[in-house]
Amino acid sequence: MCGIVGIVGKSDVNLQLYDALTLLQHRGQDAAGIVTCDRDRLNQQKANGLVRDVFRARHMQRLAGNFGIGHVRYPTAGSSGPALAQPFYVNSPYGIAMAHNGNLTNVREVVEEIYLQDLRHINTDSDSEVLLNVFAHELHKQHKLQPKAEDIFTAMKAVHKRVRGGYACVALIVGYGIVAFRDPHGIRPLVYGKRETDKGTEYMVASESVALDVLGYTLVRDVAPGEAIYIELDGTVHSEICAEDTSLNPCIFEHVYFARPDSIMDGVSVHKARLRQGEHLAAKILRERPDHDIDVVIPIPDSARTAGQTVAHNLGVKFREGMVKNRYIGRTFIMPGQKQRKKSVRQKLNAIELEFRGKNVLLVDDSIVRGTTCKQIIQMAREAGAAKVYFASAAPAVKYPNVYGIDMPSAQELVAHGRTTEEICEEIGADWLIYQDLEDLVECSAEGNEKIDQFDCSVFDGNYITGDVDDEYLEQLHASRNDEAKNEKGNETSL
Ligand SMILES: O=P(O)(O)OC[C@H]1O[C@H](OP(=O)(O)OP(=O)(O)O)[C@H](O)[C@@H]1O
Ligand SMILES: NC(=O)CC[C@H](N)C(=O)O
Ligand SMILES: [Mg+2]
Repeated sequence: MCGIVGIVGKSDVNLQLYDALTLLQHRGQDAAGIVTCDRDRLNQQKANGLVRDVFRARHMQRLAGNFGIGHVRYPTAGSSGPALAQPFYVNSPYGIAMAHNGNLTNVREVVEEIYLQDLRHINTDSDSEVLLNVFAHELHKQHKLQPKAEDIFTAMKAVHKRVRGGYACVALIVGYGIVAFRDPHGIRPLVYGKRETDKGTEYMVASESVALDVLGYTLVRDVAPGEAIYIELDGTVHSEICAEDTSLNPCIFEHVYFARPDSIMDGVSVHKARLRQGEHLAAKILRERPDHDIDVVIPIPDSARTAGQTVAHNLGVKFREGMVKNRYIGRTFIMPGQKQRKKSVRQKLNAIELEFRGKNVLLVDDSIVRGTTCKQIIQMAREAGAAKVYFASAAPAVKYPNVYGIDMPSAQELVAHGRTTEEICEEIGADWLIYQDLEDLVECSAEGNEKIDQFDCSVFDGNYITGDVDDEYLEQLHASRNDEAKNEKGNETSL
């Protein structure tokens, strides 16, 4: 679930890109990168690490230019080494850099095709490098010294025919501008906005609207499924739907966990969706246990804070922030290895005994994926003296791998895979476990929003909207990306 940003500005955009990436940091903690264009020269800085560690003052000075793109990476393909940090770059045609959020599902075939038909070399095992090369090849085929919007859109149409999966991207074309595009199913999010300055209008494209908000841009709209938006350096904006059979199927896990609550995606306020998740969860709790003995609701920070509040309110019990989060530890779930994840849950969260001792506590989390967090938290709650520890998940049981840009490649690593709710409850050591129903979760995000055709709920129901994901694909994914396989890959690079 990487974060991407692109800006066509009226003066240097380096600082804006940096700020935007810090606002998107929650989408990827492994690597960060910025590419800017100053006349006909690209400037680049990318490396492993958080935004604040990757960019030093000397890099920022070097990143001159009125337009540029940036990326924060959470690896879902290939290793987590520095060679796979984004944006990626190809020199022909024109010089193109690209930042990608998502995952291609037919990357194997495309890599072969790129080599055999397009005579292009892919140097890493990143699907994003593949996507960039397909785009570059199709643009090259237009054979224009100066590409026009129609040439870019023709190339885009060919790209959508060749690749499958989830992808939201920004591409910078040296000397011309920025192209933003979204996959035909609209799985991954992408918005664009503008702001007025003394020198004229500036444009920003970003994974989440929070980046627009904070930097003073007004949200214009979401990029539509299959749409490409080309923003020229003079601020002219062109757009066209470049794919056939488009439909809007945004990933519902964005609303559960990934996105910041202050973002609006495809017209859905993430904050509102999470408040509703808490309401529906409370209703289910009251249906299943009308005479519950819950004394206090404690959310697991950060992501469950919003839903936790409405659970408590609708149950009519106290809401207490009884788990304190170390603000210097990042997100656990998006860390690459299980050892690292386990260690950081304990470093990240600590219980306030006062809120637990002798009480029946209901811990609320947004989701249970591998079970790393809840197992340790339940243990901590018991050590803090809780009488009973109940656990509620604002999302249904995560049972299936994700193939569109979330690193859940292996069903076997999911605590709910092949287990009943009772068995999961036993496995995580809770006294009672309750999950949100999928229809309720969908309702929380869909309410009042008619433009969404359907949500991508594949991690909950195993339905893969692109239609190309079968058992063989999932087996290959498991073999190449389970925790052990990733450990072996480590940080290797292809350079
Ligand atoms: O079952 P698991 O595999 O542990 O995954 C689920 C947990 O991971 C996430 O938290 P994370 O620490 O990543 O981020 P947060 O601070 O935004 O909640 C999520 O909010 C759950 O707490
Ligand atoms: N999470 C993502 O969006 C990852 C993008 C790309 N598949 C990578 O691994 O770099
Ligand atoms: Mg969490």
